[in-house]
Amino acid sequence: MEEPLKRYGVGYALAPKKRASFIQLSLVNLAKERGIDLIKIDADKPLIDQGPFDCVLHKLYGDDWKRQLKDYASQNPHALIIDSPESIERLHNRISMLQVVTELEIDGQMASFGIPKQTVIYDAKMVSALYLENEGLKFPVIAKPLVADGSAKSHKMLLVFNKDGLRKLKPPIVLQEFVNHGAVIFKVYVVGDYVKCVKRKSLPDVTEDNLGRLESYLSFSQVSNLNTCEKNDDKYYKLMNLDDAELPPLSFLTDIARGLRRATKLHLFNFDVIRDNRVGNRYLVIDINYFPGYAKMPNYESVLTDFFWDVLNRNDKGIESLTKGNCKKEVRVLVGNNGCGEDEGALPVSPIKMEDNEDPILV
Ligand SMILES: O=P(O)(O)O[C@@H]1[C@@H](OP(=O)(O)O)[C@H](OP(=O)(O)O)[C@H](O)[C@H](OP(=O)(O)O)[C@H]1OP(=O)(O)O
Ligand SMILES: Nc1ncnc2c1ncn2[C@@H]1O[C@H](COP(=O)(O)OP(=O)(O)O)[C@@H](O)[C@H]1O
Ligand SMILES: [Mg+2]
Ligand SMILES: [Mg+2]
Repeated sequence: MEEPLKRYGVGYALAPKKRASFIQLSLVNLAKERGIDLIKIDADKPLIDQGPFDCVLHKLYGDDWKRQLKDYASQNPHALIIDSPESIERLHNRISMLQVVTELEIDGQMASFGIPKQTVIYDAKMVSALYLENEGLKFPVIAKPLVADGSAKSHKMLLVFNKDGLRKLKPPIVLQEFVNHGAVIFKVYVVGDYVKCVKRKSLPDVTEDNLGRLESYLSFSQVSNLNTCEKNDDKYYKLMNLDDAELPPLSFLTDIARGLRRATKLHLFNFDVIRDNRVGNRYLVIDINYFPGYAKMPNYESVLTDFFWDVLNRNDKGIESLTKGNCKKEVRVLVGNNGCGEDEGALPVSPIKMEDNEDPILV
């Protein structure tokens, strides 16, 4: 008699919008064929009363959810939690998010990488052109909310051209140098060991010439996120002049992705990269997002199904590279001298709460 195929249950706890984009029938069916059942977790009911799951996938926020995950993990020590809330939290602060990039040590690269110059301002009194100068920043700068918690306001940004534009800023904010990059951004999707880079439209370059003529600031939000239909259309690339932009070398991006995976202990994320126009072959990481819009990635169904299969089967064989219920065995982190060692993966992240109706960065 044929051995019955072992089945696995993967619970997913996602906001309705995320559920609609990620949990497509094509993914559910493909996973099912491989013995993996994707099961909705009802966020209105206690997690502990649901399942049991071999794996919990999640992108929800808040202390209550964190507590529920912790309780679930301690009562289900064999369940994989992808990913640990502490690791995800590092990405909720735009300083700790990019700090990890500066700590990566990657040997023998054909290109260099880093992050744009940036500073964080907590106090409105500190916002001045002089302060920027002292921090080594020149106009134009981008003001980003310090908090990157997935809310609409955490994506609301200002491109500030001169000191008049600074008056508009409301801390806590990150001020980051705007780097000309030919209006193309590279989005590098990471799913475990899998790495895929796609091109997207970004902000246009700012020249010295037009700097004097521009308004004092420009507000924008999620420039690279046009609607999906437009993106899937071949014409999109032509329309946006993306055709000509050369992708960064994949092996280079893969090394960065692997370094970030180890340092953050995350399995599901993407990072935004721009090519610095001022320097040949220099790339800057400007953003890292937890559990991004994978459905926009070509063949996302098979990439994600392979990933589930891999982690579930690795788990079965007892190789614990993921955060599991009670037992933690982590991969050694390759970092510089700035902390983030084997056990204390998370950098200090001070959660800053904003009221819902507040504008994040405009006075
Ligand atoms: O909604 P989507 O599919 O555009 O995905 C968003 C991502 O777009 P991308 O895959 O990078 O094109 C988006 O990335 P960007 O902000 O465009 O860099 C974020 O990851 C966003 O999540 P959050 O609001 O930061 O929690 C993602 O939003 P959620 O789907 O997680 O809410
Ligand atoms: N330092 C920078 N220089 C040039 N453009 C930038 C820089 N930082 C961000 N951008 C542009 O602003 C967009 C949004 O910034 P990002 O940090 O990715 O925020 P979000 O989390 O909302 O995606 C980027 O996709 C890119 O087009
Ligand atoms: Mg981004
Ligand atoms: Mg982001």
